[in-house]
Amino acid sequence: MKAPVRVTVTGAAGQIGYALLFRIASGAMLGDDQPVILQLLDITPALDALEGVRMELDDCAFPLLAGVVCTDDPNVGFKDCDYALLVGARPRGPGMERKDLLEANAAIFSEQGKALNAHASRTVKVLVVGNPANTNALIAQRNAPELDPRNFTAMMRLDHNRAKTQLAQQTGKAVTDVRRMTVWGNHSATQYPDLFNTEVDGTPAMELVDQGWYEETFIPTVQQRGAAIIKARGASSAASAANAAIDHMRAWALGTPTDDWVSMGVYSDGSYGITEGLIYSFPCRCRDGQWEIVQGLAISEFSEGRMAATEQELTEERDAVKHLLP
Ligand SMILES: NC(=O)c1ccc[n+]([C@@H]2O[C@H](COP(=O)([O-])OP(=O)(O)OC[C@H]3O[C@@H](n4cnc5c(N)ncnc54)[C@H](O)[C@@H]3O)[C@@H](O)[C@H]2O)c1
Ligand SMILES: O=C(O)C[C@H](O)C(=O)O
Repeated sequence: MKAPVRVTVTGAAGQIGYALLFRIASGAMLGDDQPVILQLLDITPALDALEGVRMELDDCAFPLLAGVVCTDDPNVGFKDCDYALLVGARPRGPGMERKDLLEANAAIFSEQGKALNAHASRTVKVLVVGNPANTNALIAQRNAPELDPRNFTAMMRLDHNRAKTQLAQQTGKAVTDVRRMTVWGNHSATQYPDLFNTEVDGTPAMELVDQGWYEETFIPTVQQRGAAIIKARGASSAASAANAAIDHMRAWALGTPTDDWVSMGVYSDGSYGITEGLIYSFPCRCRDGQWEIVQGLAISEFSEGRMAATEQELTEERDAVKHLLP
């Protein structure tokens, strides 16, 4: 049996937390042979609810669950953690854009960046889910100067999975037939789901769909899916977000298939001309616990404009929080 790893989840008493913790404890994230210690962080008024979640975790008798810590202190929550899922943050309501949450949520990520810097494992893998995820990941990363910037990622996997299903349904194929999907940029309405390098059952996706459907239906549906769920459910996506967090961490820790890639918000090294240092979503392959940006993809003029627009939005978000970026 492997030694247990420490997995910190913030906002653990919230909606996503409730859909996430049981799957992590069951082995869905890190594999059936990897015991985990859950370190659950929430704010003080949520500690009673969090205790209820701990009781339910106990009641599952998960063979892989080697311990549960509940706390409202980030210095305890991030102690020696190997994986950190930063979920705790306010969700948006109807009529809001995710960047409208910056003011309410940004301070959380500067405090947690500092706590990660001080207490986490030096190889910690951080996934930011709380919105606006990319810029919150940037804030956490910049407040953790002793950690490698590559340790900080933002969740684009929900957008990636949404795009795969929309394309599979349109082409009458299975989601498993869809390969090489890319969603570029920001987890926001400017994100750019790019089908020019995608294949369905080995055929280029753009040979199977027409440009009108691509531009007028596919792209806006994927970009606006979060808002559509808020409108329908009266609350933001939770189970699908938790599922995407599991998928993101599993791919990062255990690898991606050799003939495929995933979309991850990662520290830009200037690939594809994107400003260095932004947390921007790129197509990534993972191996041995490391991600690499897939290089050399053809970028059409159409794609270039869309990629630049979402980059511009991330630059503006970065500038709006510059007081939190040491
Ligand atoms: N990136 C994505 O694809 C994606 C998808 C869905 C939701 N989200 C975002 O995830 C976040 C959480 O969503 P939810 O539905 O679980 O919300 P929720 O309100 O149900 O839960 C949030 C939890 O975070 C806790 N919290 C608040 N401040 C905290 C802090 N400083 N430290 C620790 N915990 C704190 C709250 O007490 C609450 O328990 C929101 O910002 C939402 O917009 C992102
Ligand atoms: O849309 C939201 O605010 C929640 C989440 O980011 C989503 O994409 O479902």
